[in-house]
Amino acid sequence: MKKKLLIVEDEFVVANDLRLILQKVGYQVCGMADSFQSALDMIEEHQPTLVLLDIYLKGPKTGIDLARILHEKDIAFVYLSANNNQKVLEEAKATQPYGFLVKPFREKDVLVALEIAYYRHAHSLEAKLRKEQSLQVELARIMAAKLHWEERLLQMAIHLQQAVPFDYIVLGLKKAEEDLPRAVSFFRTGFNEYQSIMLPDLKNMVGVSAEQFAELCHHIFKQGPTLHNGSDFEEECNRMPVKKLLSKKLGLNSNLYVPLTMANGEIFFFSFLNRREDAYTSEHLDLVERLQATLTLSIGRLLAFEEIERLTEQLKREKSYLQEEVKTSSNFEEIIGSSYKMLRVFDLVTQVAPVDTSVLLLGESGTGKELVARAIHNLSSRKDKLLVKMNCAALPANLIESELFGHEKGAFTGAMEKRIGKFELAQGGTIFLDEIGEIPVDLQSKLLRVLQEKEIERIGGSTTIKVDVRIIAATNRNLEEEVAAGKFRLDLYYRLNVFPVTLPPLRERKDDIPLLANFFGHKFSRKTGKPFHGIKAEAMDEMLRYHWPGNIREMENLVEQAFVLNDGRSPLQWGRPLNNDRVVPESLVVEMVPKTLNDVKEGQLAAEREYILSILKQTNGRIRGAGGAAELLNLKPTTLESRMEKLGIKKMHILKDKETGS
Ligand SMILES: Nc1ncnc2c1ncn2[C@@H]1O[C@H](COP(=O)(O)OP(=O)(O)OP(=O)(O)O)[C@@H](O)[C@H]1O
Repeated sequence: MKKKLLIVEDEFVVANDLRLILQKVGYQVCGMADSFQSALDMIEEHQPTLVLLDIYLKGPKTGIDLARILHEKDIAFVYLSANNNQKVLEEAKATQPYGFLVKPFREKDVLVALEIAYYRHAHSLEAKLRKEQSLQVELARIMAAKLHWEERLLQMAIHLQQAVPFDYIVLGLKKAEEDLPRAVSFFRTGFNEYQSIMLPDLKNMVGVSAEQFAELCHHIFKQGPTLHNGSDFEEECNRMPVKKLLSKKLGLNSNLYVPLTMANGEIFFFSFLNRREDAYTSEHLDLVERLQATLTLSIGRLLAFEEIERLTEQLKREKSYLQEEVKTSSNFEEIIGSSYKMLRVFDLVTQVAPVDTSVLLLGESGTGKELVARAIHNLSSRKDKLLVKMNCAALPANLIESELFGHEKGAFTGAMEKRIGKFELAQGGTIFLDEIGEIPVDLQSKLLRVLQEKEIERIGGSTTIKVDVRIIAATNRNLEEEVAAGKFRLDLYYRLNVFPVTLPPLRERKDDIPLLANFFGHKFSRKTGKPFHGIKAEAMDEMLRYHWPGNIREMENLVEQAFVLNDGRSPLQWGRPLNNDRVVPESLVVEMVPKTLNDVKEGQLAAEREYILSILKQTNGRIRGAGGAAELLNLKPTTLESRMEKLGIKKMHILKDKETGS
């Protein structure tokens, strides 16, 4: 195929002379232009492979102006000039021509210069291509390597430096549902030396709030690729004050931003910034865009692996959680009760279950709050996702926080591995915050924020995670009293108390006692295979007279003990009398009908303390196990312990009181 040439020369005689020389040896001359504009038009129309270019042309623009465009378009060009002005020659040289012919020239010189120009052009193209290919291979290798996200981005930046020079680079991934990108930035401090600046540090450095920073990101991510040099860059900064602050701080004067859209719609972006005012050209932009195919493929694969790892981790956690939960799982049919008070509870539960409202379950210990929480979850559209339980009384404050929100590796001493919290585990499902009244005050504000913003931050993490979780909270305390005593935040109380459901104590629904007792008898029989022959009439009467301070949990325990001791041929009877004298005084049984703040009973706490101390003395301070104080009081040991802490009861008290015989 003939090589296509364009001659750009304002003197017709010279141009025509050249045309004849070239055509004679077989070149195809696609045109002769005498001005910048006509040359541009012909280039557009004929796409020549080489241009012979005079410096001075008709019109205001010169051949040097045209050379800059040819350079960007990757078209080889050779200057033709009679000019020997040093300044002009310097300027021409800066455009990186493929040759120089000084007028008047001989035919032989023209042909040799063209041969050399073609050879150099082909060679430089090949070199460029090879460089680009090796960059692509390197980037793919980095993406496939087992590296931390930050290290991976640093390696990418180091390799990109050769192709797109920068003093500062921000690169990372932006997911649609997250405000802030998963990005890292690197500041060049020496040859192959970079200081990484994470997003939180960046916020500190430029002194802008997280919201302002998110706003800047939001603005930038709406843009397509952009290239700003010098005054253009300044103007851009004037439009974005945060960018201006950052650029001033680091002395930056030009910017190339390229977003690459992944197959799933996420955006992988590069923002190269340079101290030089004219660092970036459209060639850089094209190069980064050409990397798209390689990058989208390898980043897509990397993200898929990460997602698989995350899901595997989640599955592992769910599996062990579910294994634990199997023992306690239940559905609506297992809630026994036909008393009007329980029917009222069922009505409320059926009403609230399908809507996503937060529910606050109130009621004495052992009245079935957890069972009802499960029923609400099972009757809701979230039933196929997890119901995750968190007992807020069972752990110290610092552990509750990490249990709820999770932590990053190294977030605190002992945080050896990253761990997701219960809120994340319950994603799409329900979280049951049992004994919410025990949650420490400083954590209450964090919890409130999560309920309001519907997003969490892992301890030691820098990004927020959106959570879609329904909240069911429960307490056997009077939260209004806690609010009055300054132990529970009023705003959190209002947030949780959207739909309160109060579970009646067993003594207020005596009609349900025979039903429940027989239900438990059959349940243990099914579990063990041992026959159940009902309950002795006297035993049943005793149950009906009994005050049931520990409610249904107490009844379940009682029936279980009797069932174990039973010979399997006769009805059940109790091993010990159900003694109302030993019943917890009214003061310990927290009144669950919501009270006004004025109703707080002064002497209640003192009486409760007195009573717990007397039981502890009986058990020699032993809380757990058979015959321990928790069993006698029909409380969970953890609940009793936290109650003791609240009431200021320590082991020493118990022993001292015993020694003095008081
Ligand atoms: N209506 C009911 N029908 C059948 N079993 C019940 C009923 N209510 C409670 N139970 C059983 O009683 C025991 C205690 O119930 P649950 O743990 O739900 O009470 P709770 O109010 O959450 O107690 P706490 O406040 O101490 O956590 C559980 O084993 C539960 O299965």
